[in-house]
Amino acid sequence: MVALEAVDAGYGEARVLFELSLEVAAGEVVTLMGRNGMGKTTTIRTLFGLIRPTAGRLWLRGRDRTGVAAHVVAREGLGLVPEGRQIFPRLTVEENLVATASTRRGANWTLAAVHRLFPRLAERRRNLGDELSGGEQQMLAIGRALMTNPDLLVLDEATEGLAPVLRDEIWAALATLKAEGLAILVVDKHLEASMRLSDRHIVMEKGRIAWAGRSSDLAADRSLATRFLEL
Ligand SMILES: Nc1ncnc2c1ncn2[C@@H]1O[C@H](COP(=O)(O)OP(=O)(O)OP(=O)(O)O)[C@@H](O)[C@H]1O
Repeated sequence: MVALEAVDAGYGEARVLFELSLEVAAGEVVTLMGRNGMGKTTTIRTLFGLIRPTAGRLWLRGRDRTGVAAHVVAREGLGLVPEGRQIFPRLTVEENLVATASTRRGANWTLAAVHRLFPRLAERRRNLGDELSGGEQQMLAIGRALMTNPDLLVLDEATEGLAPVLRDEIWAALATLKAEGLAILVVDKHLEASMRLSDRHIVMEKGRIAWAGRSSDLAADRSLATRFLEL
C-alpha cells in the first residue's frame, strides 16, 4: 500500500538516502532497523511527504504521490507516531485525541475504541498531556495517530526510554492492531519483541538497505544483529 522506489533524499546538500526502495503491503507488519543516524527517521519523513525526494518515487495505493504535501499524504491513510511523541502538552488527553480525529472511511477509531486499547487513557482523560508519564504519553501518541483512522501506522522509536512493563504494553497493543488487520511500520531497537510482531525486517546502513528478511532468517543468523545493530 506504500512504497518508496529508488529514492534519494536528504537535507539541503546533505544526501541521507541512496536509491532506497521499500514497501509495506496492506495488513503487513515491517520493522525498520539500523544503528543511530543510518536514515530511519529520514525514510519515515520521506514516506510522509515531509521531505521531498531528489530522485525516485513515492507510491501510495498504487498512485505516484511523489512531491505531494504532507497533509495530502496523511489523508491517504498514513498515521504517524513521531519520535519523541510530540503530543500537545497543554491539551487534555481527550483534547489530544479529538484534535486529530478523522471521519474518513467509516471512522472505526473513536474515543471509546482508543480507551478499549489503552484503558489508562480513559482514566487520565482529563489530565493535561504534560501530566502524563512517558508510557502514557506514548499511548496517547499512538491513540492520536489511530484517531486519523489510518491503514498504515508508522511508529518511530515508540518504546524508546520506557520501562520494560510499559514496553510490553505497547507491543501487546501493536499485536492487537495487527490482528485487526492494520499495516504497521515500526522503527525499533528491541529485536526480540519486533521479531515476535513483524512479518519482515529491513536493516538500514548509511542510507541504504543492508539486509532484508523474515523473523526466521534473523533468528537463524545471529551474526546479522551484531553486524548491523550493535546488539
Ligand atoms: N533536520 C536535519 N538536518 C540535517 N541533517 C539531518 C537532519 N535530521 C537528520 N539529519 C542527518 O541525517 C542522517 C540520518 O538521520 P536519521 O535521523 O534519519 O537517522 P536514524 O537512523 O533515524 O537515527 P536515530 O536512531 O538516531 O534517529 C544523520 O547523519 C543525521 O545527522
